[in-house]
Formats: sequence, structure tokens, C-alpha cells
Amino acid sequence: MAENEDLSSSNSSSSSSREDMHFFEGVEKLLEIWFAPNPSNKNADLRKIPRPMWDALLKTVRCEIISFTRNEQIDAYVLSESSMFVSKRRWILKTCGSTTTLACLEPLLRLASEIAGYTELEDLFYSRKNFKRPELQVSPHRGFEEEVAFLDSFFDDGRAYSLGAVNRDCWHLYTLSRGGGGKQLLMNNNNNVNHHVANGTTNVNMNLIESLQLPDPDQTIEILMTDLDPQVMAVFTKDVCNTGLEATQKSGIHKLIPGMVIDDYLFDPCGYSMNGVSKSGCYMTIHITPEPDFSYVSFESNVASSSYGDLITRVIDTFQPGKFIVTVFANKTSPAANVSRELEHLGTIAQWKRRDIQFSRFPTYDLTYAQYCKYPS
Ligand SMILES: C[S@+](CC[C@H](N)C(=O)[O-])C[C@H]1O[C@@H](n2cnc3c(N)ncnc32)[C@H](O)[C@@H]1O
Repeated sequence: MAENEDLSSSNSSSSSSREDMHFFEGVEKLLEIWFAPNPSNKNADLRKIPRPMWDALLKTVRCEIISFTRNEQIDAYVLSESSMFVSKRRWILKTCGSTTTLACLEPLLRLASEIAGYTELEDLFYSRKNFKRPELQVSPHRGFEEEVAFLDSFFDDGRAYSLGAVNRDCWHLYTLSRGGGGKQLLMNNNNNVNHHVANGTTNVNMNLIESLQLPDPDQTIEILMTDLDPQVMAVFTKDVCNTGLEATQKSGIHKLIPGMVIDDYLFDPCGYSMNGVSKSGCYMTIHITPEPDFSYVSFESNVASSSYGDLITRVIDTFQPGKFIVTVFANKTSPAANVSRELEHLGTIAQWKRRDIQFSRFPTYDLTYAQYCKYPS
């Protein structure tokens, strides 16, 4: 499939007339990798990878670390272009602009094996919204086809999907969705059975130890917003705020998910990034490109919930987008396992009307994609 992206803004005559105009691609490329537990190395841990090695890896992506926070569960890095989160066996890299996210795949797999002690991937998710100006991206990100071919050169079982209207707002996903890992539950309590048979009592120890592989609960919600209210966006400029903290509090970002320790950064003259981490290992991350001609805000979290309606409402009330995409991934053991039904019933959220909804079932995750526009628009 050819890269349609935002066709209205990618034709060559309009792009050449805009060559000199300031532009920043807020839309991120998001790569999430789960490594399979290593039975011969219980101490395997991605957080063993030292800082200079992350610095070198991020050079291949064309970004750098500008701030860092950690707790017992997760290391969270704010980058010059978005964020990186490192947990024991999950790694997340989210980068915007013209960064080359996938260029770090080979060095990452090498560091995971040589330093962290992981040799096998359990799952991989690479996703992004359509770019506003795809012609400004560099290889291997010059189109979803090129990204898929690049990933296919690493994996022989990857699958690529495009959800939404591919000639308008849409969202691309490449995944392995292999599953596995998690806790092994031994179901042996009821399997020592006394069988009473007609010719006497035979104590048959059936010794059936069934083992059932259940994954650890996991879920991710992303809300990708465009055409934002300029008055709200002004908060994320140095004209209005001096620091990240001031912008976090003035905008109400600190109230979106309670209990998060926030690491925030306000760029000069504008732009904002934050990571939040909780003691339980949850994260949230928000990135803001406030320039009126190409405003963009992304919100992402793995906070568990059986209902995301209130969180979505708080996020869109805070940022006032003209349009937004919401995606929810949830595996079978997640409290969010039935969120697809909730989103199906959310035809309107306050002043936002749903234009698209799609459901996908993968071997280990269910995915819901929905797109909303403010009305009247
Ligand atoms: C890195 S931030 C957040 C990016 C994020 N992916 C988003 O959601 O838009 C990007 C915003 O910061 C501004 N900015 C200012 N200085 C920057 C820098 N040195 N690197 C990247 N962005 C910078 C950009 O113009 C843009 O408005």
C-alpha cells in the first residue's frame, strides 16, 4: 500500500511552497518490545544497560536524553524528541520529528542479549498515526511500506495493519503478537482424585498437573490529538510559562492520573514533554507540539481500568482537540479486556462525535481503534 498519510498536505506543489516555513512533526513512532523471560538467567534485566550505552543507541535514532526519573519498577527518560521507558523486560521508545526509531532495533537486540541477558522476543508493537508531512521523514520511515519491509528483514512472523481511513486520519501497526511469558500457574490442587469403582475402591493418583500459561495483565491507551485549541496550546510556550512544572499545573496535566511522579520539560520557545511513573510501575507520557499550524498532543498510559471513558473525557477536556484518535490494547487478563464494548457505546463524548471505530483481535491482545471529531466542525 502506498503511503497516503495526510494527502491534503503532502502533494508536491504545496510542500515546495512551504519549504521555508517552520514545521515540526509531532506525530511519534512508537516501538514497544517485550523480551521473553530467560529460564537460564533469572537476573536478566534491561535496566542493567548503562547510561552511556543508551546515549549511543539514541544517537542512531537522532535524539538524546534530556531528563530522567526512576523508581523500583521503571526507568523513565524524557528525550529531545519524546520518551523512553525501560522496565525489567519491557522497553518502550516513542520519538517524534524526523527521528529514525527503527534504526536502533539492531543495537537494541544486541544490548538486550549481551548486557541484559535476553535472547528472545516475546512481542513487538510498532505503531504510529499518519504523518502530517511524510515527505520530511528519512529512511526507513519514508512510508509505512518501507517501515514494514525494514521490520520484515528482522522477523519472519510480523504482521502489518492500517486502521481508520487511509486517505485521512489513520493509524499503522506492525506486530508479532506472539504471546507467551507471564506466570505459570500449576493447576494441581484438584487432580489427586480418589476413584471409587464397582469392584472396590482404587486410589488412583491421576497425578495430572496441568499447566496453564496466563499472561501478566497488560493494557495501553493512547490518545493522539490534532487541531488543538490555540489558547490551551499557549500554556506550552515560554510566553506563558517559565518551566515544565508551571505548564503541568496551569494546564491541569497533574490531575489526569493521580499518584504519578512527574518529570516535565518545557522547550524554548515552545513545546512540552512529560513522563509520569507510579510506584506500581504504571507510566503516563504526554508530548505537545503547540504551534497553531501543526498542533499535536499525544497521551499514552498503561494504567489499568475497566472503563476509560472518564480518562478520555479528562484528557480531551484538558487539551480541547479538533480531532483525536484513541487506541486501546488489552490482553485477556487485563481489567480493560472489555473496553472495546465501552468504546462501542461511546458514539459521542461531550462535544466530540465518533467518525470511525474498528476492533481487531490478535492472539494475545484485543485492539480498539476509534476516531472522533469536534462538532460542529
Ligand atoms: C519534543 S516536543 C514534543 C513532541 C511530541 N512528539 C508531540 O507530541 O508533539 C516538540 C515541540 O517542541 C518544540 N521544540 C523546541 N525545541 C526543540 C528541540 N530542541 N527539539 C525538539 N523539539 C523542540 C517543537 O517545535 C515542538 O513544538
